[in-house]
Amino acid sequence: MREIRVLVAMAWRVDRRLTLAMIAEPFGNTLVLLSGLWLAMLTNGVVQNDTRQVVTGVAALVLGAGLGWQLDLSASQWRMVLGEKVAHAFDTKIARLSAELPTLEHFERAEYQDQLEILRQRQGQLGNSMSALAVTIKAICAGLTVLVLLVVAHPAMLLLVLLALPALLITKAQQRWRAQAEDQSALPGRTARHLRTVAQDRDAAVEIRLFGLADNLERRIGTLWNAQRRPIEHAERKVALLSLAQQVLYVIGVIAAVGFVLHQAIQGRSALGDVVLAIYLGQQVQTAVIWPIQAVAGFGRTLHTVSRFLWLADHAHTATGAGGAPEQIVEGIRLENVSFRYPGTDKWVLRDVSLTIPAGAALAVVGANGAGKTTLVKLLTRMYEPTEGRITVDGVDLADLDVHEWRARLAAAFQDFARFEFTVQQAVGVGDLEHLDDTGHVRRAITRASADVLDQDAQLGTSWGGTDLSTGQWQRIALARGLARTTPLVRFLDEPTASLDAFTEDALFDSMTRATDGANGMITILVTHRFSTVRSADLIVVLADGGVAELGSHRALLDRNGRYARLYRSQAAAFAD
Ligand SMILES: Nc1ncnc2c1ncn2[C@@H]1O[C@H](COP(=O)(O)OP(=O)(O)OP(=O)(O)O)[C@@H](O)[C@H]1O
Repeated sequence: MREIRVLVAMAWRVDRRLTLAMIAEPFGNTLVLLSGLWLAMLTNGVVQNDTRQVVTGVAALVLGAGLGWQLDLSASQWRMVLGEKVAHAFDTKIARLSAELPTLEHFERAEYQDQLEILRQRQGQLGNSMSALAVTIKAICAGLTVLVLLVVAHPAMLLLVLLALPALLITKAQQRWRAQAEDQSALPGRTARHLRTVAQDRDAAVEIRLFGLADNLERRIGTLWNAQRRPIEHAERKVALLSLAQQVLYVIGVIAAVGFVLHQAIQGRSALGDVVLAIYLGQQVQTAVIWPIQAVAGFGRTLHTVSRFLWLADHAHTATGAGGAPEQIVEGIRLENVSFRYPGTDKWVLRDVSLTIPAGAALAVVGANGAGKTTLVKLLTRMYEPTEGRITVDGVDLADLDVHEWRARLAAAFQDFARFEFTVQQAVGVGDLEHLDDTGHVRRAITRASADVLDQDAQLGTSWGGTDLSTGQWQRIALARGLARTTPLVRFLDEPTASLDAFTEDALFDSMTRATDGANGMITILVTHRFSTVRSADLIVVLADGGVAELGSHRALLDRNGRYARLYRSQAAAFAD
Protein backbone atom coordinates (compact mmCIF):
# COMPACT_ATOMS: atom_id res chain seq x y z
CA MET A 1 0.00 0.00 0.00
CA ARG A 2 1.48 3.31 -1.15
CA GLU A 3 0.39 5.26 1.95
CA ILE A 4 2.15 2.88 4.38
CA ARG A 5 5.25 2.84 2.21
CA VAL A 6 5.40 6.63 2.18
CA LEU A 7 4.88 6.77 5.93
CA VAL A 8 7.59 4.28 6.83
CA ALA A 9 9.98 5.81 4.29
CA MET A 10 9.44 9.25 5.84
CA ALA A 11 10.06 7.94 9.40
CA TRP A 12 13.08 5.97 8.20
CA ARG A 13 14.55 9.06 6.54
CA VAL A 14 13.95 11.15 9.63
CA ASP A 15 15.40 8.74 12.25
CA ARG A 16 16.29 5.11 11.59
CA ARG A 17 17.03 4.23 15.23
CA LEU A 18 13.66 5.44 16.49
CA THR A 19 11.86 3.80 13.58
CA LEU A 20 13.43 0.48 14.55
CA ALA A 21 12.36 1.09 18.17
CA MET A 22 8.79 1.58 16.98
CA ILE A 23 8.95 -1.71 15.12
CA ALA A 24 10.23 -3.47 18.30
CA GLU A 25 7.32 -2.11 20.39
CA PRO A 26 4.70 -4.74 19.36
CA PHE A 27 7.05 -7.57 20.32
CA GLY A 28 7.55 -6.08 23.76
CA ASN A 29 3.81 -5.92 24.27
CA THR A 30 3.35 -9.52 23.10
CA LEU A 31 5.93 -10.64 25.66
CA VAL A 32 4.03 -8.81 28.40
CA LEU A 33 0.72 -10.43 27.37
CA LEU A 34 2.26 -13.90 27.49
CA SER A 35 2.74 -13.46 31.26
CA GLY A 36 -0.79 -14.85 31.69
CA LEU A 37 0.54 -18.15 30.41
CA TRP A 38 3.49 -18.14 32.84
CA LEU A 39 1.15 -17.15 35.67
CA ALA A 40 -1.04 -20.19 34.90
CA MET A 41 2.08 -22.41 34.76
CA LEU A 42 3.24 -21.02 38.12
CA THR A 43 -0.19 -21.64 39.69
CA ASN A 44 -0.40 -25.20 38.39
CA GLY A 45 3.20 -25.82 39.56
CA VAL A 46 2.32 -24.64 43.08
CA VAL A 47 -0.95 -26.65 43.17
CA GLN A 48 0.70 -29.80 41.79
CA ASN A 49 3.90 -29.28 43.83
CA ASP A 50 5.93 -29.37 40.60
CA THR A 51 9.17 -27.42 41.20
CA ARG A 52 10.20 -27.49 37.53
CA GLN A 53 6.94 -25.81 36.48
CA VAL A 54 7.26 -23.22 39.28
CA VAL A 55 10.87 -22.35 38.38
CA THR A 56 10.11 -22.21 34.62
CA GLY A 57 7.01 -20.08 35.28
CA VAL A 58 8.86 -17.62 37.53
CA ALA A 59 11.87 -17.40 35.16
CA ALA A 60 9.67 -16.85 32.10
CA LEU A 61 7.55 -14.31 33.99
CA VAL A 62 10.56 -12.29 35.14
CA LEU A 63 12.49 -12.47 31.85
CA GLY A 64 9.57 -12.23 29.40
CA ALA A 65 7.57 -9.59 31.21
CA GLY A 66 10.70 -7.65 32.23
CA LEU A 67 12.11 -7.50 28.71
CA GLY A 68 8.67 -6.90 27.24
CA TRP A 69 7.93 -4.00 29.59
CA GLN A 70 11.31 -2.50 28.89
CA LEU A 71 10.79 -2.63 25.12
CA ASP A 72 7.25 -1.35 25.40
CA LEU A 73 8.13 1.46 27.80
CA SER A 74 11.15 2.82 25.97
CA ALA A 75 9.30 2.67 22.65
CA SER A 76 6.47 4.71 24.20
CA GLN A 77 8.99 7.35 25.31
CA TRP A 78 10.63 7.49 21.89
CA ARG A 79 7.30 7.56 20.15
CA MET A 80 6.77 11.22 21.02
CA VAL A 81 10.23 12.21 19.82
CA LEU A 82 9.76 10.35 16.54
CA GLY A 83 6.25 11.86 16.24
CA GLU A 84 7.67 15.39 16.53
CA LYS A 85 10.34 14.68 13.95
CA VAL A 86 7.90 13.06 11.51
CA ALA A 87 5.41 15.93 12.02
CA HIS A 88 8.14 18.45 11.24
CA ALA A 89 9.17 16.49 8.13
CA PHE A 90 5.56 16.34 6.88
CA ASP A 91 4.90 20.04 7.69
CA THR A 92 7.99 21.06 5.77
CA LYS A 93 7.12 18.80 2.85
CA ILE A 94 3.53 20.09 2.71
CA ALA A 95 4.75 23.70 2.71
CA ARG A 96 7.17 22.84 -0.07
CA LEU A 97 4.61 20.93 -2.13
CA SER A 98 2.07 23.75 -1.76
CA ALA A 99 4.67 26.21 -3.04
CA GLU A 100 5.56 23.79 -5.83
CA LEU A 101 2.06 23.34 -7.30
CA PRO A 102 2.89 24.22 -10.89
CA THR A 103 -0.07 26.51 -11.56
CA LEU A 104 -2.42 28.71 -9.55
CA GLU A 105 -5.42 26.54 -10.44
CA HIS A 106 -5.73 25.25 -6.85
CA PHE A 107 -6.66 28.78 -5.73
CA GLU A 108 -9.67 28.73 -8.05
CA ARG A 109 -11.15 25.29 -7.59
CA ALA A 110 -13.31 24.67 -4.54
CA GLU A 111 -12.53 20.93 -4.51
CA TYR A 112 -8.79 21.67 -4.37
CA GLN A 113 -9.35 24.14 -1.56
CA ASP A 114 -11.39 21.60 0.38
CA GLN A 115 -8.71 18.93 -0.01
CA LEU A 116 -6.05 21.35 1.18
CA GLU A 117 -8.25 22.47 4.09
CA ILE A 118 -8.79 18.92 5.31
CA LEU A 119 -5.09 18.27 4.98
CA ARG A 120 -4.35 21.41 7.03
CA GLN A 121 -6.93 20.45 9.69
CA ARG A 122 -5.49 16.98 10.05
CA GLN A 123 -1.87 17.80 9.49
CA GLY A 124 -1.16 17.03 13.18
CA GLN A 125 -2.23 13.42 12.60
CA LEU A 126 0.66 12.93 10.22
CA GLY A 127 3.14 13.38 13.08
CA ASN A 128 1.50 10.53 14.94
CA SER A 129 1.20 8.38 11.86
CA MET A 130 4.25 6.22 12.56
CA SER A 131 3.12 5.81 16.13
CA ALA A 132 -0.37 4.87 14.84
CA LEU A 133 1.22 2.22 12.63
CA ALA A 134 3.20 0.83 15.60
CA VAL A 135 0.07 0.83 17.76
CA THR A 136 -1.87 -0.96 15.03
CA ILE A 137 0.75 -3.70 14.68
CA LYS A 138 0.94 -3.90 18.46
CA ALA A 139 -2.82 -4.25 18.70
CA ILE A 140 -2.94 -6.95 16.02
CA CYS A 141 -0.10 -8.90 17.71
CA ALA A 142 -1.82 -8.48 21.07
CA GLY A 143 -5.10 -9.69 19.57
CA LEU A 144 -3.50 -12.80 18.08
CA THR A 145 -1.65 -13.56 21.33
CA VAL A 146 -4.80 -13.27 23.40
CA LEU A 147 -6.67 -15.48 20.90
CA VAL A 148 -4.04 -18.19 21.39
CA LEU A 149 -4.30 -17.79 25.16
CA LEU A 150 -8.11 -18.05 24.95
CA VAL A 151 -7.76 -21.44 23.26
CA VAL A 152 -5.32 -22.53 25.97
CA ALA A 153 -7.74 -21.40 28.75
CA HIS A 154 -10.75 -23.07 27.10
CA PRO A 155 -11.66 -23.25 23.39
CA ALA A 156 -15.24 -22.25 24.25
CA MET A 157 -13.88 -18.83 25.25
CA LEU A 158 -13.28 -18.27 21.55
CA LEU A 159 -16.99 -17.54 21.30
CA LEU A 160 -16.07 -14.12 22.63
CA VAL A 161 -14.64 -13.42 19.21
CA LEU A 162 -18.21 -13.26 17.89
CA LEU A 163 -18.60 -10.11 19.91
CA ALA A 164 -16.05 -8.55 17.60
CA LEU A 165 -18.53 -8.54 14.73
CA PRO A 166 -20.80 -5.73 15.98
CA ALA A 167 -17.69 -3.78 16.99
CA LEU A 168 -16.41 -4.14 13.44
CA LEU A 169 -19.65 -2.85 11.92
CA ILE A 170 -19.80 0.04 14.37
CA THR A 171 -16.24 1.02 13.64
CA LYS A 172 -16.86 0.99 9.90
CA ALA A 173 -19.94 3.21 10.34
CA GLN A 174 -17.90 5.52 12.59
CA GLN A 175 -15.31 5.96 9.89
CA ARG A 176 -17.92 6.74 7.26
CA TRP A 177 -19.76 9.30 9.45
CA ARG A 178 -16.55 11.01 10.48
CA ALA A 179 -15.34 11.28 6.86
CA GLN A 180 -18.73 12.70 5.77
CA ALA A 181 -18.71 15.17 8.65
CA GLU A 182 -15.21 16.31 7.75
CA ASP A 183 -16.18 16.88 4.14
CA GLN A 184 -19.26 18.87 5.21
CA SER A 185 -17.27 21.05 7.59
CA ALA A 186 -14.40 21.80 5.17
CA LEU A 187 -16.03 24.82 3.49
CA PRO A 188 -17.21 26.62 6.67
CA GLY A 189 -13.86 25.78 8.31
CA ARG A 190 -11.93 27.26 5.42
CA THR A 191 -14.11 30.37 5.32
CA ALA A 192 -13.80 30.92 9.10
CA ARG A 193 -10.04 30.63 8.84
CA HIS A 194 -10.01 33.17 6.03
CA LEU A 195 -12.06 35.62 8.11
CA ARG A 196 -9.75 35.13 11.10
CA THR A 197 -6.81 35.96 8.86
CA VAL A 198 -8.63 39.01 7.50
CA ALA A 199 -9.35 40.21 11.07
CA GLN A 200 -5.62 40.13 11.84
CA ASP A 201 -4.44 41.22 8.43
CA ARG A 202 -2.36 44.33 8.35
CA ASP A 203 -3.58 45.42 4.91
CA ALA A 204 -7.23 45.13 5.98
CA ALA A 205 -6.62 46.75 9.40
CA VAL A 206 -7.44 50.32 8.39
CA GLU A 207 -10.72 49.48 6.64
CA ILE A 208 -11.81 47.11 9.41
CA ARG A 209 -11.47 49.98 11.89
CA LEU A 210 -12.89 52.64 9.64
CA PHE A 211 -16.02 50.65 8.80
CA GLY A 212 -16.35 49.16 12.32
CA LEU A 213 -16.24 45.57 11.05
CA ALA A 214 -14.96 43.86 14.23
CA ASP A 215 -18.44 42.81 15.49
CA ASN A 216 -19.54 41.73 12.06
CA LEU A 217 -16.42 39.61 11.58
CA GLU A 218 -16.78 38.03 15.03
CA ARG A 219 -20.44 37.14 14.34
CA ARG A 220 -19.64 35.63 10.97
CA ILE A 221 -16.74 33.62 12.38
CA GLY A 222 -19.03 32.36 15.18
CA THR A 223 -21.71 31.26 12.71
CA LEU A 224 -19.16 29.51 10.54
CA TRP A 225 -17.59 27.82 13.56
CA ASN A 226 -21.01 26.41 14.50
CA ALA A 227 -21.60 25.28 10.94
CA GLN A 228 -18.21 23.56 10.99
CA ARG A 229 -18.75 21.87 14.37
CA ARG A 230 -22.37 20.75 13.82
CA PRO A 231 -21.76 17.81 11.45
CA ILE A 232 -18.74 16.69 13.51
CA GLU A 233 -20.65 16.77 16.80
CA HIS A 234 -23.62 14.99 15.25
CA ALA A 235 -21.34 12.21 14.00
CA GLU A 236 -19.55 11.98 17.37
CA ARG A 237 -22.88 11.67 19.24
CA LYS A 238 -23.97 8.78 17.04
CA VAL A 239 -20.56 7.15 17.48
CA ALA A 240 -20.66 7.53 21.29
CA LEU A 241 -24.15 5.98 21.57
CA LEU A 242 -23.31 2.98 19.46
CA SER A 243 -19.98 2.47 21.24
CA LEU A 244 -21.73 2.44 24.60
CA ALA A 245 -24.20 -0.21 23.44
CA GLN A 246 -21.40 -2.32 22.06
CA GLN A 247 -19.34 -2.01 25.29
CA VAL A 248 -22.28 -3.18 27.43
CA LEU A 249 -22.77 -6.20 25.17
CA TYR A 250 -19.10 -6.94 25.38
CA VAL A 251 -18.81 -6.81 29.17
CA ILE A 252 -21.80 -9.19 29.49
CA GLY A 253 -19.98 -11.62 27.19
CA VAL A 254 -16.77 -11.49 29.24
CA ILE A 255 -18.59 -12.13 32.53
CA ALA A 256 -20.37 -15.12 30.97
CA ALA A 257 -17.11 -16.57 29.60
CA VAL A 258 -15.18 -16.26 32.87
CA GLY A 259 -18.17 -17.71 34.74
CA PHE A 260 -18.19 -20.67 32.37
CA VAL A 261 -14.49 -21.57 32.91
CA LEU A 262 -14.95 -21.17 36.66
CA HIS A 263 -17.90 -23.57 36.50
CA GLN A 264 -15.71 -26.05 34.59
CA ALA A 265 -13.01 -25.83 37.26
CA ILE A 266 -15.54 -26.33 40.06
CA GLN A 267 -16.70 -29.46 38.23
CA GLY A 268 -13.04 -30.58 38.07
CA ARG A 269 -12.86 -30.42 34.28
CA SER A 270 -10.24 -27.64 34.21
CA ALA A 271 -7.04 -26.94 36.14
CA LEU A 272 -6.88 -24.03 38.59
CA GLY A 273 -4.24 -22.46 36.34
CA ASP A 274 -6.85 -22.25 33.54
CA VAL A 275 -9.13 -20.28 35.85
CA VAL A 276 -6.26 -17.90 36.66
CA LEU A 277 -5.62 -17.59 32.92
CA ALA A 278 -9.33 -16.99 32.24
CA ILE A 279 -9.48 -14.22 34.87
CA TYR A 280 -6.29 -12.71 33.47
CA LEU A 281 -7.82 -12.90 29.99
CA GLY A 282 -11.04 -11.39 31.33
CA GLN A 283 -9.06 -8.13 31.61
CA GLN A 284 -7.24 -8.67 28.32
CA VAL A 285 -10.02 -9.92 26.09
CA GLN A 286 -11.07 -6.35 25.42
CA THR A 287 -7.60 -5.95 23.97
CA ALA A 288 -8.00 -9.01 21.79
CA VAL A 289 -11.30 -8.01 20.24
CA ILE A 290 -11.78 -4.27 20.26
CA TRP A 291 -8.33 -2.73 20.31
CA PRO A 292 -7.11 -4.17 16.98
CA ILE A 293 -10.33 -3.14 15.27
CA GLN A 294 -10.17 0.38 16.68
CA ALA A 295 -6.46 0.63 15.99
CA VAL A 296 -6.97 -0.45 12.38
CA ALA A 297 -9.84 2.04 12.01
CA GLY A 298 -7.78 4.83 13.60
CA PHE A 299 -4.88 3.98 11.39
CA GLY A 300 -7.29 3.97 8.44
CA ARG A 301 -8.07 7.63 9.25
CA THR A 302 -4.37 8.37 9.39
CA LEU A 303 -3.92 6.67 6.03
CA HIS A 304 -6.78 8.80 4.70
CA THR A 305 -4.77 11.88 5.70
CA VAL A 306 -1.64 10.40 4.15
CA SER A 307 -3.64 9.82 0.96
CA ARG A 308 -4.53 13.55 0.93
CA PHE A 309 -0.85 14.29 1.35
CA LEU A 310 -0.16 12.03 -1.64
CA TRP A 311 -2.86 13.84 -3.58
CA LEU A 312 -0.99 17.08 -2.93
CA ALA A 313 2.33 15.46 -3.90
CA ASP A 314 0.82 14.12 -7.14
CA HIS A 315 -0.61 17.52 -8.01
CA ALA A 316 2.66 19.25 -7.23
CA HIS A 317 4.45 16.85 -9.53
CA THR A 318 1.90 16.88 -12.35
CA ALA A 319 3.77 16.61 -15.63
CA THR A 320 4.06 20.10 -17.10
CA GLY A 321 6.08 19.42 -20.22
CA ALA A 322 9.60 18.06 -20.30
CA GLY A 323 11.33 20.05 -23.01
CA GLY A 324 14.28 22.27 -22.10
CA ALA A 325 13.65 26.00 -22.30
CA PRO A 326 15.60 27.89 -25.02
CA GLU A 327 18.68 29.93 -24.16
CA GLN A 328 17.58 32.74 -26.45
CA ILE A 329 14.60 33.91 -28.43
CA VAL A 330 15.36 34.14 -32.12
CA GLU A 331 11.97 34.80 -33.75
CA GLY A 332 9.57 35.63 -30.99
CA ILE A 333 6.59 34.58 -28.92
CA ARG A 334 3.28 33.90 -30.67
CA LEU A 335 -0.20 33.57 -29.24
CA GLU A 336 -2.21 31.43 -31.65
CA ASN A 337 -5.97 31.75 -31.21
CA VAL A 338 -5.62 31.78 -27.45
CA SER A 339 -8.83 31.71 -25.45
CA PHE A 340 -8.96 31.56 -21.69
CA ARG A 341 -11.43 31.38 -18.86
CA TYR A 342 -10.49 30.90 -15.23
CA PRO A 343 -11.02 27.36 -13.92
CA GLY A 344 -14.53 26.86 -12.62
CA THR A 345 -15.91 29.96 -14.39
CA ASP A 346 -17.92 30.39 -17.62
CA LYS A 347 -16.72 33.83 -18.63
CA TRP A 348 -14.18 34.08 -21.43
CA VAL A 349 -11.51 36.54 -20.31
CA LEU A 350 -9.55 36.22 -23.55
CA ARG A 351 -11.19 35.05 -26.77
CA ASP A 352 -9.30 33.94 -29.86
CA VAL A 353 -6.29 36.18 -29.30
CA SER A 354 -3.53 35.97 -31.91
CA LEU A 355 -0.45 38.07 -31.42
CA THR A 356 3.23 37.98 -32.37
CA ILE A 357 5.83 39.55 -30.08
CA PRO A 358 9.13 39.73 -32.00
CA ALA A 359 12.41 38.83 -30.29
CA GLY A 360 14.01 41.83 -28.59
CA ALA A 361 10.79 43.85 -28.56
CA ALA A 362 9.33 45.90 -25.75
CA LEU A 363 5.57 45.31 -25.77
CA ALA A 364 3.17 47.50 -23.84
CA VAL A 365 -0.22 46.01 -22.96
CA VAL A 366 -2.98 48.49 -22.32
CA GLY A 367 -6.72 48.29 -21.80
CA ALA A 368 -9.46 49.11 -19.33
CA ASN A 369 -9.67 47.49 -15.89
CA GLY A 370 -10.55 43.82 -16.29
CA ALA A 371 -9.51 43.75 -19.98
CA GLY A 372 -7.28 40.73 -19.38
CA LYS A 373 -3.81 42.30 -19.23
CA THR A 374 -2.64 40.50 -16.09
CA THR A 375 -4.29 37.32 -17.33
CA LEU A 376 -2.09 37.51 -20.42
CA VAL A 377 0.97 37.76 -18.17
CA LYS A 378 -0.26 34.77 -16.14
CA LEU A 379 -0.58 32.69 -19.32
CA LEU A 380 2.90 33.64 -20.49
CA THR A 381 4.36 32.78 -17.06
CA ARG A 382 2.30 29.56 -17.17
CA MET A 383 0.45 30.23 -13.94
CA TYR A 384 -2.48 28.96 -16.05
CA GLU A 385 -2.63 27.09 -19.35
CA PRO A 386 -4.75 28.48 -22.23
CA THR A 387 -8.22 26.93 -22.35
CA GLU A 388 -7.96 26.90 -26.14
CA GLY A 389 -5.19 27.70 -28.62
CA ARG A 390 -1.48 27.74 -27.84
CA ILE A 391 1.47 29.95 -27.10
CA THR A 392 4.76 29.25 -28.86
CA VAL A 393 8.33 30.42 -28.36
CA ASP A 394 10.24 30.25 -31.64
CA GLY A 395 7.59 27.80 -32.84
CA VAL A 396 7.81 25.49 -29.80
CA ASP A 397 4.60 25.11 -27.76
CA LEU A 398 5.11 26.61 -24.31
CA ALA A 399 3.11 23.72 -22.85
CA ASP A 400 5.84 21.31 -24.01
CA LEU A 401 8.55 23.08 -22.03
CA ASP A 402 9.41 22.15 -18.46
CA VAL A 403 7.57 24.80 -16.48
CA HIS A 404 10.37 25.29 -13.94
CA GLU A 405 12.97 25.70 -16.69
CA TRP A 406 10.78 28.22 -18.47
CA ARG A 407 10.23 30.24 -15.30
CA ALA A 408 13.95 30.14 -14.56
CA ARG A 409 14.34 32.26 -17.72
CA LEU A 410 11.79 34.88 -16.73
CA ALA A 411 11.91 37.94 -14.51
CA ALA A 412 8.91 39.82 -13.24
CA ALA A 413 7.69 42.64 -11.07
CA PHE A 414 4.00 42.97 -10.22
CA GLN A 415 1.60 45.51 -8.82
CA ASP A 416 0.47 42.85 -6.32
CA PHE A 417 3.97 42.21 -5.08
CA ALA A 418 5.07 40.08 -2.16
CA ARG A 419 6.44 41.80 0.94
CA PHE A 420 9.26 39.48 1.88
CA GLU A 421 10.30 40.54 5.38
CA PHE A 422 13.92 39.55 4.90
CA THR A 423 17.02 41.71 4.80
CA VAL A 424 17.07 44.07 1.81
CA GLN A 425 19.85 41.92 0.30
CA GLN A 426 17.68 38.81 0.47
CA ALA A 427 14.36 40.48 -0.41
CA VAL A 428 15.96 41.56 -3.68
CA GLY A 429 18.37 38.62 -4.05
CA VAL A 430 15.58 36.01 -4.16
CA GLY A 431 14.80 37.44 -7.59
CA ASP A 432 17.95 35.65 -8.76
CA LEU A 433 18.75 32.85 -6.32
CA GLU A 434 22.09 32.12 -7.95
CA HIS A 435 23.24 35.53 -6.78
CA LEU A 436 21.37 35.62 -3.47
CA ASP A 437 24.48 36.52 -1.46
CA ASP A 438 26.24 38.52 -4.16
CA THR A 439 26.10 42.05 -2.74
CA GLY A 440 27.44 43.68 -5.91
CA HIS A 441 24.83 41.95 -8.07
CA VAL A 442 21.99 42.91 -5.75
CA ARG A 443 23.29 46.47 -5.44
CA ARG A 444 23.10 46.89 -9.23
CA ALA A 445 19.48 45.67 -9.25
CA ILE A 446 18.67 48.08 -6.42
CA THR A 447 20.26 50.95 -8.30
CA ARG A 448 18.41 50.08 -11.54
CA ALA A 449 15.12 50.16 -9.64
CA SER A 450 16.06 53.28 -7.63
CA ALA A 451 15.27 51.18 -4.56
CA ASP A 452 18.15 52.29 -2.34
CA VAL A 453 15.89 53.09 0.59
CA LEU A 454 17.90 51.22 3.25
CA ASP A 455 21.26 49.52 3.68
CA GLN A 456 21.42 46.10 2.05
CA ASP A 457 21.84 44.33 5.36
CA ALA A 458 18.88 46.16 6.94
CA GLN A 459 16.04 43.95 8.14
CA LEU A 460 12.60 44.62 6.66
CA GLY A 461 9.41 44.30 8.72
CA THR A 462 8.79 45.55 12.25
CA SER A 463 7.74 42.07 13.44
CA TRP A 464 11.42 41.08 13.26
CA GLY A 465 12.79 44.25 14.80
CA GLY A 466 13.32 45.71 11.33
CA THR A 467 12.00 48.70 9.46
CA ASP A 468 8.67 48.96 7.71
CA LEU A 469 8.50 50.63 4.35
CA SER A 470 5.90 52.73 2.59
CA THR A 471 3.91 51.00 -0.17
CA GLY A 472 5.98 52.80 -2.80
CA GLN A 473 9.24 51.73 -1.14
CA TRP A 474 8.06 48.13 -0.92
CA GLN A 475 7.19 48.32 -4.59
CA ARG A 476 10.66 49.55 -5.45
CA ILE A 477 12.13 46.57 -3.59
CA ALA A 478 9.83 44.29 -5.62
CA LEU A 479 10.90 46.05 -8.78
CA ALA A 480 14.57 45.57 -7.90
CA ARG A 481 13.76 41.87 -7.39
CA GLY A 482 12.22 41.81 -10.87
CA LEU A 483 15.42 43.30 -12.26
CA ALA A 484 17.78 40.99 -10.37
CA ARG A 485 17.98 38.48 -13.23
CA THR A 486 20.02 40.36 -15.76
CA THR A 487 19.45 38.24 -18.87
CA PRO A 488 15.99 36.70 -18.72
CA LEU A 489 14.21 35.75 -21.93
CA VAL A 490 11.12 37.71 -20.94
CA ARG A 491 10.84 40.45 -18.35
CA PHE A 492 7.31 41.19 -17.17
CA LEU A 493 6.53 44.52 -15.62
CA ASP A 494 2.87 44.33 -14.62
CA GLU A 495 2.15 47.78 -13.27
CA PRO A 496 5.24 47.48 -11.10
CA THR A 497 5.41 51.20 -10.63
CA ALA A 498 1.74 51.88 -9.82
CA SER A 499 2.74 53.42 -6.48
CA LEU A 500 5.34 55.63 -8.10
CA ASP A 501 4.80 58.89 -9.88
CA ALA A 502 4.53 59.01 -13.67
CA PHE A 503 7.93 60.67 -14.19
CA THR A 504 9.75 58.04 -12.15
CA GLU A 505 7.93 55.31 -14.07
CA ASP A 506 8.94 56.90 -17.37
CA ALA A 507 12.58 57.08 -16.37
CA LEU A 508 12.59 53.49 -15.07
CA PHE A 509 10.94 52.02 -18.12
CA ASP A 510 13.24 53.99 -20.39
CA SER A 511 16.33 52.51 -18.77
CA MET A 512 14.75 49.05 -18.81
CA THR A 513 13.79 49.06 -22.47
CA ARG A 514 17.31 50.12 -23.35
CA ALA A 515 18.48 46.97 -21.58
CA THR A 516 16.35 44.83 -23.92
CA ASP A 517 18.83 45.15 -26.78
CA GLY A 518 20.60 42.08 -25.35
CA ALA A 519 21.86 39.31 -27.61
CA ASN A 520 19.43 36.72 -26.20
CA GLY A 521 16.43 38.38 -27.83
CA MET A 522 14.94 39.38 -24.49
CA ILE A 523 11.37 40.57 -24.66
CA THR A 524 9.97 43.13 -22.23
CA ILE A 525 6.25 43.08 -21.54
CA LEU A 526 4.93 46.12 -19.74
CA VAL A 527 1.39 46.40 -18.40
CA THR A 528 0.50 49.94 -17.43
CA HIS A 529 -2.26 52.52 -17.49
CA ARG A 530 0.21 55.34 -18.03
CA PHE A 531 0.37 56.30 -21.67
CA SER A 532 3.39 58.52 -21.17
CA THR A 533 5.38 55.32 -20.52
CA VAL A 534 3.59 53.27 -23.14
CA ARG A 535 4.71 55.44 -26.02
CA SER A 536 8.35 54.36 -25.67
CA ALA A 537 7.43 50.69 -26.28
CA ASP A 538 8.20 49.14 -29.71
CA LEU A 539 4.76 47.62 -29.95
CA ILE A 540 1.51 48.39 -28.19
CA VAL A 541 -1.43 46.04 -27.87
CA VAL A 542 -4.80 47.35 -26.77
CA LEU A 543 -6.99 44.68 -25.19
CA ALA A 544 -10.75 45.12 -25.16
CA ASP A 545 -13.75 42.77 -25.01
CA GLY A 546 -11.47 39.77 -24.57
CA GLY A 547 -9.53 40.40 -27.76
CA VAL A 548 -6.90 42.52 -29.47
CA ALA A 549 -8.60 45.81 -30.34
CA GLU A 550 -5.50 47.50 -31.76
CA LEU A 551 -1.87 46.62 -32.33
CA GLY A 552 1.02 48.74 -33.56
CA SER A 553 3.64 51.31 -32.63
CA HIS A 554 2.75 54.50 -30.80
CA ARG A 555 3.04 56.47 -34.00
CA ALA A 556 0.98 54.02 -36.06
CA LEU A 557 -1.77 53.88 -33.43
CA LEU A 558 -1.94 57.67 -33.16
CA ASP A 559 -2.25 57.88 -36.95
CA ARG A 560 -5.00 55.32 -36.85
CA ASN A 561 -6.89 57.67 -34.54
CA GLY A 562 -8.78 54.90 -32.78
CA ARG A 563 -9.20 53.75 -29.19
CA TYR A 564 -5.51 54.12 -28.30
CA ALA A 565 -5.26 57.61 -29.77
CA ARG A 566 -8.33 58.71 -27.80
CA LEU A 567 -6.98 57.32 -24.53
CA TYR A 568 -3.53 58.78 -25.12
CA ARG A 569 -4.84 62.20 -25.92
CA SER A 570 -7.15 62.29 -22.92
CA GLN A 571 -4.24 61.46 -20.57
CA ALA A 572 -1.92 63.87 -22.33
CA ALA A 573 -4.57 66.60 -21.98
CA ALA A 574 -4.91 65.82 -18.28
CA PHE A 575 -1.15 66.26 -17.87
CA ALA A 576 -1.17 69.47 -19.86
CA ASP A 577 -3.90 70.95 -17.61
N1 LIG B 1 -8.49 34.32 -10.30
C1 LIG B 1 -9.53 34.69 -11.05
N2 LIG B 1 -10.64 33.92 -11.10
C2 LIG B 1 -11.69 34.29 -11.85
N3 LIG B 1 -11.72 35.39 -12.59
C3 LIG B 1 -10.66 36.21 -12.58
C4 LIG B 1 -9.51 35.88 -11.80
N4 LIG B 1 -8.59 36.86 -11.98
C5 LIG B 1 -9.15 37.73 -12.83
N5 LIG B 1 -10.37 37.35 -13.19
C6 LIG B 1 -11.26 38.03 -14.13
O1 LIG B 1 -10.60 38.12 -15.36
C7 LIG B 1 -10.82 39.37 -15.95
C8 LIG B 1 -9.49 39.98 -16.37
O2 LIG B 1 -8.73 40.22 -15.20
P1 LIG B 1 -7.25 40.81 -15.29
O3 LIG B 1 -6.70 40.87 -13.93
O4 LIG B 1 -6.49 40.07 -16.32
O5 LIG B 1 -7.56 42.28 -15.83
P2 LIG B 1 -6.57 43.50 -16.04
O6 LIG B 1 -6.73 43.95 -17.44
O7 LIG B 1 -5.18 43.16 -15.61
O8 LIG B 1 -7.22 44.55 -15.04
P3 LIG B 1 -6.58 45.74 -14.18
O9 LIG B 1 -6.23 46.83 -15.13
O10 LIG B 1 -7.69 46.14 -13.29
O11 LIG B 1 -5.40 45.20 -13.45
C9 LIG B 1 -11.58 40.21 -14.96
O12 LIG B 1 -12.94 40.25 -15.39
C10 LIG B 1 -11.49 39.47 -13.68
O13 LIG B 1 -12.67 39.55 -12.94
